[in-house]
Amino acid sequence: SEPTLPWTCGDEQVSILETSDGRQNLSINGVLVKDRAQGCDRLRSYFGSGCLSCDERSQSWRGAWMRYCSDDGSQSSYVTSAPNIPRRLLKRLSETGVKAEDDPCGNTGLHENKHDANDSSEKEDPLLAVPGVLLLCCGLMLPCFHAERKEGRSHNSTSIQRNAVESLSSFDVSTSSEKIPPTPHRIPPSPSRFAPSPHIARVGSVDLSVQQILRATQNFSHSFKLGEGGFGTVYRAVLSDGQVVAVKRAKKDQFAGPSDEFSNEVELLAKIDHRNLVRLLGYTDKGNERIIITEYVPNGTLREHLDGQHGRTLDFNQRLEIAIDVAHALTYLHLYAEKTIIHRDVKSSNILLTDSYRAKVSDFGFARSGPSDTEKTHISTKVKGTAGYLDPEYLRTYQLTPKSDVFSFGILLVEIISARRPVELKRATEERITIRWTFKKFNEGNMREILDPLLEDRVDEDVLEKLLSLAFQCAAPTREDRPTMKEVGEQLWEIRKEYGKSVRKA
Ligand SMILES: Nc1ncnc2c1ncn2[C@@H]1O[C@H](COP(=O)(O)OP(=O)(O)OP(=O)(O)O)[C@@H](O)[C@H]1O
Repeated sequence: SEPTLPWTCGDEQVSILETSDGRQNLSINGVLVKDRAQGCDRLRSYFGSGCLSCDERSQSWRGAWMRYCSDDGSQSSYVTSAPNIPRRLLKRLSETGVKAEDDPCGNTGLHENKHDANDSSEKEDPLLAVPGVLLLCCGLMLPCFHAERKEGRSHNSTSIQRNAVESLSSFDVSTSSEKIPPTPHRIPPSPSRFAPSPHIARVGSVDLSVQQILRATQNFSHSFKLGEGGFGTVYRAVLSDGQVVAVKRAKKDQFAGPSDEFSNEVELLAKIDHRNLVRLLGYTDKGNERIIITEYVPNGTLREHLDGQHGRTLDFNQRLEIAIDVAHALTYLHLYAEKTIIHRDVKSSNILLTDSYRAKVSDFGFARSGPSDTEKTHISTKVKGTAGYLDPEYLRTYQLTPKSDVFSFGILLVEIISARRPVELKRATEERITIRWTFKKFNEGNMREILDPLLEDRVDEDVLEKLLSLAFQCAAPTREDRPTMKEVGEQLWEIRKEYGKSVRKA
């Protein structure tokens, strides 16, 4: 075999080898990956982590991806070194299982959002998941990426954002239509905890509540619209007693059955009560409507603030407090909720801010409960989340633990400090993966260059070093090396104290 396309992802040297009969093999650190499904999965994790992307630099991996992941033994005649896949080949792949629109670098397969209509299921065993999703793992990765809907920071970053997100945004390989019955890991709804807010009469009684909601949003009027996510559209509504709430109305294609994202979100939201988590006030799930009513958080998302969309830039202390709030919210989910809850989609657009710039974590569409068996450290489940924030170990092994949230938090922390998105494809090659760029700057002793240029505060070098070290620890490649969220919160608290002292001294 002639080695082709050698590439380095972290500590791993990756190559696609072509055998004399034209078949593709994946080699990692010189060792052949025997199981194609696993190999395909590994490739997917490289794309998911941003190591492989669809720019000209790793363009040829696009072809390698398509060939390797669609190779059933009969697809042996493709030329490995072709930098682009010719249309003819795409067509052939299409005929043999991997669709042309599944091309990881193409645009045609882009979904508006990550939540596939049929995506309501989760496998408990990665091995079970493998055969059925072999092609889905690889070919359907991109369709689950969704185009960003919000405007980015000022001039050029709008397109930066759009591009970054188009190629590496919400990543959800669980696109099959399979359903699984409720598992022991799932938290059953607890009716007593579903007691609606007194302000929303008879939650669950579709006629009344939908009518109320219709009135409160003036028939889901566009002028009440706050935003749109994968699940549906979010409206601001004023109830008859004056209470302001957020109404999340499911898209029609979210009607996928009992274990879909809707019930997932409701079951989890109903059980939690923490000031840094968006509170569920009520829901309705009948007829043609699925609606969640949550507390309204008035001051936009953290991402919007980092983009400068709300005027004044967040100062350093506010950023530290936001990070602490998120750490507290996640600590609560991991340790103090009735059962361990793993959020799985920690990212800046899921952090809502109050008028006093305190943070509330929202969007529990992907959240799920941790292992019920105390002996078990992880649950095995399909990969969900948003690329750029996704734990590489989870991507590789399907093993989900609270440490996956810790990883995402590390990425978020760098985002808070730098205001850069986790992936910024419009930047120079060495700056595209923000965590990698940050790490390099840190090691070169150029920490200040990492700081958001819009930040006006003088930040003490020691404080910045500690904060970045913490972010890197959180984003360590393996979960053993990451701190717990509780430890992260404690460290952040110390860092904030030190920052306060440094400001007073100056
Ligand atoms: N409780 C809330 N209070 C105020 N605004 C909210 C609230 N929930 C959501 N929003 C607004 O609605 C937008 C859409 O929220 P949603 O959670 O549905 O999607 P998202 O997190 O932006 O995207 P995705 O679902 O793809 O992760 C948010 O960006 C935010 O601006």
